[in-house]
Amino acid sequence: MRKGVWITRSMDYDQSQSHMRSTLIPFSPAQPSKWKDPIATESRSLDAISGNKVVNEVNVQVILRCRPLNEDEMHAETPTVILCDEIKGEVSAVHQTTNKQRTYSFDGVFGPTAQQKELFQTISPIIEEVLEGYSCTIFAYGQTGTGKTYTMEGQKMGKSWELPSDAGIIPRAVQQIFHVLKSKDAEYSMKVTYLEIYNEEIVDLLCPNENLDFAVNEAKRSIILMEDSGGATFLRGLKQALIHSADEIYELFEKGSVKRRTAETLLNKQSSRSHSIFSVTVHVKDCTPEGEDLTKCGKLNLVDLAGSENIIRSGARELRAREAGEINKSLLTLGRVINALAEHSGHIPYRDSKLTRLLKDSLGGTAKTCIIATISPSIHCLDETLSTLDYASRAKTIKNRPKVNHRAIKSELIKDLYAEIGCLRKEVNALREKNSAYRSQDHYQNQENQMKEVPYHNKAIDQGDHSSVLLKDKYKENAKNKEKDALIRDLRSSEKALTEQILKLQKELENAASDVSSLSAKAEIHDRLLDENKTRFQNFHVQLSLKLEYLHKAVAASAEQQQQQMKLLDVKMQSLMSRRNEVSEELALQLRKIQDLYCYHIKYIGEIAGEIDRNFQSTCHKMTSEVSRGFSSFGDIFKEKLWEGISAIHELKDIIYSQEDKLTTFVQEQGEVHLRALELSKTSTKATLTFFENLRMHLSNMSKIEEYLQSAIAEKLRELEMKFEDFAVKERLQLIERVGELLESSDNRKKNMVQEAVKCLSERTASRAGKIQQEMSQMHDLTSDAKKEWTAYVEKMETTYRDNTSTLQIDSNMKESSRHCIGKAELVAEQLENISKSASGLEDSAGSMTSIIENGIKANETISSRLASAILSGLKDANLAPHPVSTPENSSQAGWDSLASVCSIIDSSCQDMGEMETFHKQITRNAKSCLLDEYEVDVPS
Ligand SMILES: Nc1ncnc2c1ncn2[C@@H]1O[C@H](COP(=O)(O)OP(=O)(O)OP(=O)(O)O)[C@@H](O)[C@H]1O
Repeated sequence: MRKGVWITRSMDYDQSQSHMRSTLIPFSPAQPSKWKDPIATESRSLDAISGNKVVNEVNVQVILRCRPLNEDEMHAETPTVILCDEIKGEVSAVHQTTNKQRTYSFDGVFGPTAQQKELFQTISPIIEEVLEGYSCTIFAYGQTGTGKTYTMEGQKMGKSWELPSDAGIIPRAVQQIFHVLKSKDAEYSMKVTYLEIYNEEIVDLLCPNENLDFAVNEAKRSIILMEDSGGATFLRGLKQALIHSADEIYELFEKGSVKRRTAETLLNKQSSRSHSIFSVTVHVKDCTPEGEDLTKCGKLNLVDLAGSENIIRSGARELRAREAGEINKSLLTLGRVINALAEHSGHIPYRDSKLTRLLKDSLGGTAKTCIIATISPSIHCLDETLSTLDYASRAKTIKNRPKVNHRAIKSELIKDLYAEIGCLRKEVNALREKNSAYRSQDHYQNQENQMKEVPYHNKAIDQGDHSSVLLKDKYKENAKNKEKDALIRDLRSSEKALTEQILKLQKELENAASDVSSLSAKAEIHDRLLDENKTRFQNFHVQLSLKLEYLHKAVAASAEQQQQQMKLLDVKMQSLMSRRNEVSEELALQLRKIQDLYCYHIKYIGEIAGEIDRNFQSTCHKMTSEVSRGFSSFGDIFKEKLWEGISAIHELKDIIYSQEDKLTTFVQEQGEVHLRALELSKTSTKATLTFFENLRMHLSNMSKIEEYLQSAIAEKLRELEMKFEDFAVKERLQLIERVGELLESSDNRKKNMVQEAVKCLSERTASRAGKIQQEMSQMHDLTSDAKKEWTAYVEKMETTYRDNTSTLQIDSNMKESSRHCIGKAELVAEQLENISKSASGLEDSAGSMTSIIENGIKANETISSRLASAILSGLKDANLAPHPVSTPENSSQAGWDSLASVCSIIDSSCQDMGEMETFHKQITRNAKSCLLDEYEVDVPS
């Protein structure tokens, strides 16, 4: 640190102290350096002595600012698409056509109404960090006209250097720095630099603009960017102004800005295409807790970047090819550096542009960085706004490792400075004695002293005792002469050695000069070749850019087309799905109708089945009652007649017995009585015949009734069968296929059961009827036998009687015949009893027939209940068991699922397309820079 650079609050500001230095200016103070620059030396020694305090990683701070609509936009009633939520720190961009909203969050959000002061309050902690010894950088990034310069510089200051209300970050930061230094009563030194990067040329904005032909000479005076082996960046030729007050900075900044604008006019530049970096370096004196002096070295870089819109596109049209290639190289490289840092990629392309080389430490380095992204709320800027928001979001993820720079112990610093002063003195002496022999400083001083002593001795000779003095003088003279001789000898020998040394050095110098000249000739050739190569490469690069742009356009157009087609497909899918839903609903309605109809028919079938059942039961009851009535009436008549016959037979027996008794008495009365007896027997015979006739008639009636019953039952059963068959056929036709099958099987089962029951019933009825017939025919046979026998007996009795009457000796015969007749009558009575038993057997048959019919009814009831349960299950099937796939709801769900899958396919395609586009952009960028990577040769460091 140079003496006199330090100023204190009590020191008066001396304008003469504000001088410029134009040596090597280190731009990344944290980097170790081999250059013999005092600042660089300071950096190196401080790192070694005190050690830099490394703190944890911190993210780059990103603040978003949205400007208000300008007058033209307001006049044109331009729609706005940006919503700022300052409290949440969120910004939303609304896409007008799709109405989709994309939201981004940042460390700070400032809407159109936000004031410069409010923004600065968020930034001010960073400014304080500068005074703590950190390197801090504030970037303004955004599309042209979104307020970068407004945010960084703000309203111009007046002559009094008072801060206006619209003052930007730069003047406010300067004011704050001085305010803090003043409040701490600190000892400090401050330097500022102000440069511009345009077309990858660095221009010093603090360099006095004395040359009128500025445009012509500017290129010659451009600053050279260098790097040492440790990666530290230096700027050769950049002026560094020592500053003592805020006003000085305002003045310098104003001059620099004027120069920038003048250069814009002279060189036809556009401010939106150049980057400006205003740097303030402050060394603040401090002391350690142990009481040792320290120096903190903080640096604040305030960067106003070029407009972020795609300058290559406009540049290629408007500017010369070289400019088109170079114009935005720094900005593009900055984007690539941010991307590489955000993606933690191995290689960070800092070296690809001057801007990124200068700000290397601010992105992923040891500085504290804040990016202010500026956007416009206008719908017309939406694309650029989204690109800025994406860029800013990516930048948020960059991590820096800030560390305090240049904390130094004063004694060490002074030691360094003394060493440096010693070197400089030697250099000065060497320069002074460029054309003579080199004398060391001590030797020079001795000689000077001796030269001073000579006049003093001359005086003493004049004034002293002549003789003694003479002797003394002679002695002294001799001694001196001896000394002088020795000295001269020494001098001569050293002169000789020096001359030899000088000759040697001259020779070496000559050799070095010839080496230098040959080297510079080579360097010139090399530079020329480099320039040629650079021009060729730039031409090629421009052509490549144009072709890539054309390719990019084609890809973008194709992607656009694809997206439109996707959208169309999406719309079509939606309409298809809505139509499908309608159809599904219709189908569901129809299915419900069919279900209702089916239920109705099933119910109807149930009702018919119930009716049949009831009909069958009533028929069976009727039949049973009819059969039992028929049987009982038949039994009654039969019994009646039988009893009549039996009583008649008994009567006959009694009569015969009485005849027999009376016969003896009648024997005497042969004439009159036998006629009466004959007459009586004729009557009884007639009655018996009539009885038998009646009995036969009743039997035939019974047989008819039985036949009728049988045919009626058969008829009813046939009817039932036919009805059932008809019903089953109808039912089969009406039921849907699946239920039809079920019912058909049920139907078959039922039919088989009914047929079996009917068959069994018929068989039993037939067998019973056969038995009845058999009994009847037996009875018939018996009665006819009895009739025959009776007739024969009567005839025989008649003849016997005639014989008896004709002869008087017929008594014994008659008695015998009477006994025989009684025996026969008993036999007949016996047979009639048998018949009666058969009749009761017939009743039993009727009972068993009734039980068969009841069994039939029961079987029918079982069948009916099964039919009812089948109907119920059919109804259940119809209502409760929908087909898992065929229901409209399921189909609809399946349809939605398939729609969702199609939509997801569309989305993924869109995403793929987006990715493809990004990938293509990446390729474009890579292609544009790859050759630069390969071939660009830096200015030698
Ligand atoms: N937040 C704001 N409030 C009021 N006016 C603003 C704001 N931001 C920008 N403006 C106005 O918008 C105009 C353009 O701003 P400015 O020149 O700062 O934009 P820029 O991004 O620096 O453009 P370029 O990239 O061309 O340098 C100026 O007139 C400025 O006053």
